[in-house]
Amino acid sequence: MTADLFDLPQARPVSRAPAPPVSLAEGAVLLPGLALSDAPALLAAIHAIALITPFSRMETPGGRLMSVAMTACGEYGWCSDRNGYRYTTTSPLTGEPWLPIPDIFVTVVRRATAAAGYPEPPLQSCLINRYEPGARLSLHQDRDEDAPHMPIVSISLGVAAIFLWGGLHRSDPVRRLRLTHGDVVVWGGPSRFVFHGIAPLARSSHPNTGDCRFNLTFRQIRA
Ligand SMILES: O=C(O)CCC(=O)C(=O)O
Ligand SMILES: [Fe+2]
Repeated sequence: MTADLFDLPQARPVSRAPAPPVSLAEGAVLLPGLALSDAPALLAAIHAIALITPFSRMETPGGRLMSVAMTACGEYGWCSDRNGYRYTTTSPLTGEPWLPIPDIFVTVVRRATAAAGYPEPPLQSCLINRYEPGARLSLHQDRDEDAPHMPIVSISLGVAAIFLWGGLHRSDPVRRLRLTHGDVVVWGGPSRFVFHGIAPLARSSHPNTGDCRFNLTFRQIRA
């Protein structure tokens, strides 16, 4: 059973010693705990968005139901159905434009982009992923965007997950990195099209999210 965010105790900041950045490859860095102090506000904003633009499990072009539930905010939201993957300016569920990206998201994305050494934050689209136990994202490249010069910023919240970090070819060796509450990964430049994914989420519990993991990914869609 997945607890609703409503049922959980008010999220409180969790203290953890800041850890130094971990370089993953040229242009890619893990920033441990960079979003930790803002995690309660990020989760509250996710909850507020989901009340208006609910999470849904979308169909792949091949007709399978994705295990990850998604919603979005920003100018563009990512969608998948029988016709393929694409970005839309309205939610297919509500027919309404996606909600604007909340200020607290913008603050954290700016901090992350600067810490990773990129001049500009990607802020046209925020995909919001919700993983329940067993949910996964198989190895893929993010290539539905028309702004290859802009990095991707990814924020992890709640239950820890194993991030699969490969190379530019699907057959390249894959590293397994543990992403915990408040961790941020930025990848761009020569790493923009690195294959990555999330291993099936282990059954576990986090004080602020129950048995779920949330992930925010920020992207520029049009050059
Ligand atoms: O959940 C994550 O950490 C990765 C998400 C991702 O790769 C994607 O949404 O394209
Ligand atoms: Fe991705």
